[in-house]
Amino acid sequence: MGRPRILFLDAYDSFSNNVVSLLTTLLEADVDILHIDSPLLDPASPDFHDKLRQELQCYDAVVCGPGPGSPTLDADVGLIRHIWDLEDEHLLPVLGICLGFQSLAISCGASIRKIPGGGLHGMIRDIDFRSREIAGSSGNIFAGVTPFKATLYHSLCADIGQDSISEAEWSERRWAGLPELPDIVPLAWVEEGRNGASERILMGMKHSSKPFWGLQYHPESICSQSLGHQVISNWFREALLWSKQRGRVTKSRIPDCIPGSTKPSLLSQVQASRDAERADVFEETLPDEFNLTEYGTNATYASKVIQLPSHVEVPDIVELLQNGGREHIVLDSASAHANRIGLDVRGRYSILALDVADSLRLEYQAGAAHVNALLPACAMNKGHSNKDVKLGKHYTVWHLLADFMDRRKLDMPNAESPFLGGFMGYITYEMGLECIEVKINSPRGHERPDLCFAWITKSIVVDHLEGTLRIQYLHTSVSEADEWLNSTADTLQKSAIWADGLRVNDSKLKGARHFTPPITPTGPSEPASIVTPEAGEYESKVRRCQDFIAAGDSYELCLTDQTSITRSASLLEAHDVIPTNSWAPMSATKSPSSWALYRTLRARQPAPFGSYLRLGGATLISSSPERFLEYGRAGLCSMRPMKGTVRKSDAVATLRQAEHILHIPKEEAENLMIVDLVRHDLHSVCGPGNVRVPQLMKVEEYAIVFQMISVVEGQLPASTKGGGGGGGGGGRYTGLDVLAASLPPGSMTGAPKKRSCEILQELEGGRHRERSLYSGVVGYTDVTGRGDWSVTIRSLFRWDDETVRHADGAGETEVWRIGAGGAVTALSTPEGERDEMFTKLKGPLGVFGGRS
Ligand SMILES: C=C(O[C@@H]1C=C(C(=O)O)C=C[C@H]1O)C(=O)O
Ligand SMILES: NC(=O)CC[C@H](N)C(=O)O
Repeated sequence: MGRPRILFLDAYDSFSNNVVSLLTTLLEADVDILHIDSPLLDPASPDFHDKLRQELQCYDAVVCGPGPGSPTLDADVGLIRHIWDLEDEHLLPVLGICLGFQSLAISCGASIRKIPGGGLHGMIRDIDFRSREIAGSSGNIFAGVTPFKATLYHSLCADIGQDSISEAEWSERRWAGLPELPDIVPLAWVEEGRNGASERILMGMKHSSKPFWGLQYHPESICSQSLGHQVISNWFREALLWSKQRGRVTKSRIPDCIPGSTKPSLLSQVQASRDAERADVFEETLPDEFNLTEYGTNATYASKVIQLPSHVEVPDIVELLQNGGREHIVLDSASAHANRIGLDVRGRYSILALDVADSLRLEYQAGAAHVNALLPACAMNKGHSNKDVKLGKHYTVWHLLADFMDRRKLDMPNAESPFLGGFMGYITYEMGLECIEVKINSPRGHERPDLCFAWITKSIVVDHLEGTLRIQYLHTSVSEADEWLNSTADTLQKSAIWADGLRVNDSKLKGARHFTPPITPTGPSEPASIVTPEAGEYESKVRRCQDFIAAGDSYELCLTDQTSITRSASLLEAHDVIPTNSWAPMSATKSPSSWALYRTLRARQPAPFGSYLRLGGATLISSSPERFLEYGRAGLCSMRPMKGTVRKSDAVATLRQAEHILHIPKEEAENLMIVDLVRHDLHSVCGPGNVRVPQLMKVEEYAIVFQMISVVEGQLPASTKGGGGGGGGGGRYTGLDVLAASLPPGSMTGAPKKRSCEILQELEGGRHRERSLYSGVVGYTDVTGRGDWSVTIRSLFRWDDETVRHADGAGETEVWRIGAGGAVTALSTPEGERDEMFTKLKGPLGVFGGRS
């Protein structure tokens, strides 16, 4: 017999890829995935039942997955409901998990209600079961299983009349079921003691006569003990036994329409669209456009390493090399310098893009049918050039990026530098929503890009660990490269700060003989008008989140809100972002420049993933502590979700104290839920069995808060199964596959991701209210296949299009925005969540002086 084949009915991203991974690895099965509302099997179509039976013949068993919502609602369970109605001759073994289990229970006559004491999400409990065979009844899938703990993710539960059983009778009768519901054989329970009452929650059942089983807990969670996997193995053994006894034979035809468990790689899809003779978009070049196919190809890498004096900081280098540039990308591991002793390995490198304003840029707005490729004037030796690259259903911006990168790939597996050259830029939260098919406002009402990448060929990498600085050029002319590398090194090494410790902008530059630290937070300038979230309103939104959670629609919601700061625009021109004297006291009419604000923020709140960007009409100032995704040249992907926050105070001043506060069920559950979500995201590309959690719930210290962090890793498979073929990339997976599959960052959404984002959109102000850069990501993807992205939090941003020139000569005003929030769960308190949001707001808001 070949590998068994299982059909997984996916009720939407409720850790479903983790379930699929477990089934695939444990049972050595091939698992196909079908969404519960797939148009491939539409209950409204006249031949639905025939088609369903026909497809099911190709499977050994079906697993009905977990999901948001209620099993009583057709829209929430979709296809699952029809499985229980199969006629006897078409029966096949089925396992329902969580929502799938609840749906089975309903089909057997149980009712569904909320768990009396409130939902249990990310809660780990001992499962109560009988490990011996049940006399007179076969199919106890818990038989022979060693006691184990499992994670729960549910607000609803099956009511089979358990509360009518007296305490005295409970220990025996809980296994008997109730005469009114003869189809239900209870197999497992959890007894939850809360508020002085004991709640009896059904955790496992089997159908008394059909090959249907169900589990309320989540066997696939990282915190469900593997001892419990025996239950799944037992189920499958029973399933195959049932089929054998019935003489049921699985048809060997491979179902043609139902997809397997791993997404094909972006590059294999590009190849497929080429094979289908779709015109190659790169070749659609009009005479007045530049040739995107050729641009930047055949480049060679050259670099020059110099020592970095210990007193020189990243902003000094920026100021030395970029004075007057219009656009900037600085990824600044500011905390590395602050923590010189026991260096912060999370942010070993800082990376500066040079000549950003002259670089090719790709801009894409979510929902648009094209990508705008922009080549600035001086790079073309003629007028600035623009090109719209058409997209289609099968050629999205992600395909274009993967294709573009593939044509410029450098095979340098042992390169020392983390970034040699490639795309750097930002992606908004709304772009992430597009990736998971959550509707966004259309038309958007603005022209801002949701993805803005600059193709960076000249850059600086600072290695804070080695104390070196690497000047790099992806060039097409050796002599030009040598000249540029040397002259850049000269600019740095002959500067006053290199030699004498004198900073470019040091007001004592003339005459002073000693080094003066430059980091003086900007004082209040012209009063800004600050609108912060209204505390009472935020608390009521927390309560509404909890209503959704209680109804089973979400397990955790990362609620956020925005503060706006309207102030007179910096008199310094937009491009003059690195002025001399940028931190010297401002005159009453001048606002500090964005660069001065950045320097203030990095001094107040140094972070491993800080950044300063001016790109595509946006200015971003970030002190992010959170890595979103890093991928290496050999395909190792690492995500670092952060969940669980406590503010530093006299009472919580040390790591030990913070650990004490954060290692409690509420905080651990918040973290666990996102770990399971991130595993799910990684599994979708890395495939079953290729994801692990090397670090779970570690508490780390930051400037203002302590945070609980987990690390989830996945290994990219070599290539799409059966893919490959011609073309440079073949079926190869790249970091872009994972990036596209993981946005928006799970730590900023809650779980399950899609439904949670829909709810949050509603609560945070509807489709027209955008999170924008906040909750998006910033980072790079380089020519050798490496990439690193941080989550845009603890940051402020503004868009040029919000700068208003006042007619009465009152100058210009600009609008800065700061997002802040936190995860709401069933255990949150509105006051606690409000405090957490204001704590996170405090750092970035403090740069405007006054309130902090
Ligand atoms: C929502 C924010 O932070 C996120 C939420 C966290 C939490 O709920 O504990 C922790 C880190 C971030 O992933 C924010 O900084 O605004
Ligand atoms: N994880 C799940 O499938 C949850 C099922 C259902 N939405 C509940 O909350 O009870």
